Amino acid sequence: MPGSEEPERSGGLPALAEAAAKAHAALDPAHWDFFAGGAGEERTLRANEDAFACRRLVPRVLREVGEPDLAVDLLGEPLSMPVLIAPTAFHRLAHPGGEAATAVAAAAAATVMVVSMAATQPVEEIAATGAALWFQLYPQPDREFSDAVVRRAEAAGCRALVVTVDSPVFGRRERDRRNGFLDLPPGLACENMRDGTGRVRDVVMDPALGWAQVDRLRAVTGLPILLKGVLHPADARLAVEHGADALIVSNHGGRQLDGAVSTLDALPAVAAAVGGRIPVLVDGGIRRGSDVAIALALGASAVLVGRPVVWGLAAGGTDGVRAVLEALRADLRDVLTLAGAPRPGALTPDMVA
Ligand SMILES: Cc1cc2nc3c(=O)[nH]c(=O)nc-3n(C[C@H](O)[C@H](O)[C@H](O)COP(=O)(O)O)c2cc1C
Ligand SMILES: O=C(O)C(=O)c1ccccc1
Repeated sequence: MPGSEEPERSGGLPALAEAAAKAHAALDPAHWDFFAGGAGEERTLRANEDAFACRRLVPRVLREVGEPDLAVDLLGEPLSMPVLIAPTAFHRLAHPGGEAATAVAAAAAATVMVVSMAATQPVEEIAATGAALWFQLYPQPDREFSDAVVRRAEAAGCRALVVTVDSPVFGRRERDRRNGFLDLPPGLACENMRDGTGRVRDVVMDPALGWAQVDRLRAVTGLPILLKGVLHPADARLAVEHGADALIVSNHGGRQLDGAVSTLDALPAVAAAVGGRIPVLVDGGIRRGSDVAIALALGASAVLVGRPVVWGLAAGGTDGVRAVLEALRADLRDVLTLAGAPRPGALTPDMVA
């Protein structure tokens, strides 16, 4: 029974709920399930959104906010707002425009798109849109091939490397198992996994991955390195010690370890462990401006959104992604105004109950 009746929990802001409903109607039910689903019984997937719904902002008053300025600088990147596009696989499965269509929307919104290693277009084509791109890497057990992918992304103009560290194996996606969804349909491929012979390699998860590989990557690339998928404060400390340039508190949108802590619940301890030495980002379940504001108040420098962007893409290509990003921006602007925060940096932990 692929594809649930309702686009479950993809709501939040009306524009996001609308995109999700359109995506649900447009997508093959098995593909909807691939994008929407999580691991196991999806406890962590649900926990991400629930954690935001359980927090309340404590606004400040009479702060002469005027029009808040949403812009932030992150790793040398000027962003028009503290909301980035999380790396998600297989954009051509959502829309024929694929990753390039998403990138055009990112450029229009003046934010960063993190390109998934499992993208269905060559990174050079995505970069040709002019968008500010970061590249997401699953370090491959074939280190030479893995390094070649990094160099290719760097040569294409990607400005940071996002190393995903929460995936020693692929999560158990029960919807995909039920639906028999295993691979991309003919005609679609992970275009950045082609080797010298033109053969497309599989994206392999590496259970032997360790800190030594993070150290190695430092020598492979001069790009800033972000570690994506940190939840434990001890790992946050190690990440700083190993020279990470930023962290992304993430549980992969509930697609890896079901039962893992929600990202919002993990954020304060990670932020405390990092102690301001490097930026901390967070993703998972962010669906409206107040979610963004709560994450920033509890220590994040910026957030990333995954599924809402995929719904926008499936619903309307570039315009659909733009609508999602602009709805988040407008909502965040209202929330900052009402909370008495002239800038993202003015949100502090005492403003969350
Ligand atoms: C369909 C889908 C594909 C994803 N593919 C990747 C990926 O290739 N690499 C990666 O690091 N994370 C991947 N993620 C995780 C996202 O980067 C992000 O952590 C997560 O989606 C954030 O949660 P949200 O969807 O609730 O916003 C994927 C998530 C989804 C939903
Ligand atoms: O990372 C993911 O969540 C994901 O769905 C994926 C799919 C194919 C290849 C790599 C990752």
